[in-house]
Order: sequence, then structure tokens, then C-alpha cells
Amino acid sequence: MTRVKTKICGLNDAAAVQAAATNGADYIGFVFFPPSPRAVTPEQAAQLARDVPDSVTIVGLFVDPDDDLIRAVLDGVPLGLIQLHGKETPERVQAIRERFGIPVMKALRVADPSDIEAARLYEPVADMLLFDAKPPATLENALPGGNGLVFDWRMLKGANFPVPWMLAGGLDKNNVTQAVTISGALIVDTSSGVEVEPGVKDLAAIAAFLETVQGLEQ
Ligand SMILES: O=C(O)c1ccccc1NCC(=O)[C@H](O)[C@H](O)COP(=O)(O)O
Repeated sequence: MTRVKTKICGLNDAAAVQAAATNGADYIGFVFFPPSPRAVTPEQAAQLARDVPDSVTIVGLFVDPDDDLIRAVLDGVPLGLIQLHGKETPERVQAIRERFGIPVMKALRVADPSDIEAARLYEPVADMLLFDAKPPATLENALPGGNGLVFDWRMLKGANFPVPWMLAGGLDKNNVTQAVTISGALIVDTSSGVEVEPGVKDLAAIAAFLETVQGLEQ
């Protein structure tokens, strides 16, 4: 049996970073996408990263970034993983991975089974995959991710990928056990589900989410 791991994404203040780290998060994410209510600058992230223990992997979340932005972040933040949450092609994922020498996780937005199949294109070039919900076209002001929306976890049941993958999209302490059971996920990621409002993390909810997942094995 393997312990299910966790990522808390969209952290933008020291108290939330502390809550995630001390309660056992395996990964924490900083969002480098200015339109997001959770966005941090490279300078803010560098400051926040100082309090992160080595046992926690720092993830930099980007949306169709240019190389200059990634480099600016890496100048001050010891990223262990680059999360690409835009429309990056497999070629672009490969280029980023080779240029920066850091593991890359490609996020895929899922609405139907063909979106899961599309992940196959990234298997040769990504170190990890992440499945998040695709927002409906009717949702106003939708972000590329972090919308707190779930998708049908059954689409992932029995899926076999040659690289590790994370389940994301609308997870919280109330639904994560079912999400893990149905999807078979070994790593879960949340942002909206541990917030009081977009961009404002709830410290008690972070602790409760992590405590819930710590009881899960697959
Ligand atoms: O969080 C954002 O603001 C964001 C902006 C642009 C692309 C992705 C974004 N977030 C992704 C995540 O926070 C997580 O990786 C994940 O998708 C969880 O999202 P949530 O549904 O909010 O739990």
C-alpha cells in the first residue's frame, strides 16, 4: 500500500505556507499567472520559499510562460517541479524541460475521455501529469485552472500512465476520499477547496484536508 500524497496550490502568504508544510503537504504550489487571484511575483515567492523545508517540493505553476518568466522565478525560488497549466504543446514541454533541467508536470483539462487520451501525447516529454476539470464555455471569468470544479473521476479509473499523475479540480476534505477511491489517484492537489474566497487560504481547511488525506492509502 502506498500513502496518498498531497499538493496545496496557490499559496500566497507565509501563514498558509506554514500550515501546508507543518501539516505534511508533499508539494506546495506558487501561481505565476498574473490574472489569478492567487498570483505571486517571483520576488514574493522567493520570500515565501525561505520557510519551506527541504522535504516539501516547491511547484511553480505557469500558463504558457516564456523562458524569461521561468528564469526570473528560478533566480530566487528553488523549484522542484514546473507545472504547465496552459496550452503548451508536447514540443514546448520538452523544450522547457531540457532548457531548465527541472522536472515538468503537464496539466490537462478534462471534460470527456478524449481529454484523458490526449495525455498520451505528453507521456514521452513530461515527468508528471495532472488532471484538472475543464471549465464549461459558459463559465464567465474562468481561469485556465483552479476554478474549484470537479470532473467525473471514473474516467481515470484503471488508467495506466508511465509517469506519476495528480488528481485536481474541486477537491476538498469532504470529497477527497471518494475521489481517491474512484480515480485511483496516488497524489491529490487542491487550491479552491482550502480557501475562504479565491486567493485567501483557510488555515484550518488546509490542516483538515491534509489530515484527511494522511489516512488514505492505495
Ligand atoms: O489557481 C489558479 O488561480 C490557477 C490559475 C491558472 C491556472 C491554474 C490555476 N490553478 C491550478 C491549481 O491550483 C491546481 O493545480 C488545481 O488545478 C486545483 O484547483 P482547484 O480546483 O482550485 O482545487
